[in-house]
Amino acid sequence: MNIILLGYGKMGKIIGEIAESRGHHIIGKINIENRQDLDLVEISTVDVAIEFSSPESALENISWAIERGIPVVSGTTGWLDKKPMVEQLTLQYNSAFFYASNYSIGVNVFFKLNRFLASLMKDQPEYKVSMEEIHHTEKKDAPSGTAITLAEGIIKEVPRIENWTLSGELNENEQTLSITSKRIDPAPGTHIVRYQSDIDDIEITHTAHSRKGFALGAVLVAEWIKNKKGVLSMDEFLSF
Ligand SMILES: NC(=O)C1=CN([C@@H]2O[C@H](COP(=O)(O)OP(=O)(O)OC[C@H]3O[C@@H](n4cnc5c(N)ncnc54)[C@H](OP(=O)(O)O)[C@@H]3O)[C@@H](O)[C@H]2O)C=CC1
Ligand SMILES: O=C(O)C1=N[C@H](C(=O)O)C[C@H](O)C1
Repeated sequence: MNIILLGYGKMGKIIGEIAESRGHHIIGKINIENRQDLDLVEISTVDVAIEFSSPESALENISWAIERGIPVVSGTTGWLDKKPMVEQLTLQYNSAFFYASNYSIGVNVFFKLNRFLASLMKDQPEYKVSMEEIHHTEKKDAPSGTAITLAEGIIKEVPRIENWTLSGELNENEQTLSITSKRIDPAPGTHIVRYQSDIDDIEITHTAHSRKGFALGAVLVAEWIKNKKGVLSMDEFLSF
């Protein structure tokens, strides 16, 4: 399979290595300084674009691929207010777009565990719910996309929690789940969900030991999406 990498930073490099080790060809490694190379790409030779760039450039990169009918696997976080535009574009161009805030299989198990725990805690109002995420200091967005997905899962299950906020912001109250973001090198990504009461605490934690799990997940999705159309997610990809 021929893959173009839109964003060739920490994630793009590991994705490229894993893709090549699985027999794929990387036909483009696009960063800010060589973005003009996109004009030279022979579109018909590209099977999939994998996009891990920046919150500011995600929309432009993803749109470039979708408008050319190239299926896109996107992992960039911090731009999701614009995702409805991309979904509309995908349908308009009869293309394929896959988004996940986290491609690690372990985190996707953790997402399910989080929903299940939240469903058990929905009638236990004595527990205050909060979250902590820890990432490396180069991370541009806070809270992490993964933390937002976890928070959305809790909000769906627990009626007394109506929204989330970054710790320290003004609107903290009983209905608000507070997320603390810490930036400590070299943390690839740790997420802790806490339920705390006067009597006891319950915590679940996912700790990534490296970026390998995120990258492998993105390559597996790229292999899966090759001949698909539409707006797709982990719900369609995973069998659990
Ligand atoms: N969903 C998931 O599983 C995961 C998501 N992520 C997310 O992926 C994104 C990238 O992470 P990471 O690789 O660590 O970040 P890096 O900063 O290491 O890499 C980002 C790369 O994108 C490039 N870039 C920036 N703007 C453009 C542009 N306009 N066109 C093309 N390339 C551009 C940068 O280029 P240059 O070097 O020239 O500045 C840089 O090489 C982040 O949003 C992060 O949160 C990360 C891990 C897992
Ligand atoms: O920027 C990162 O590094 C990561 N970003 C994603 C996020 O925001 O959740 C996924 C992972 O936690 C690493």
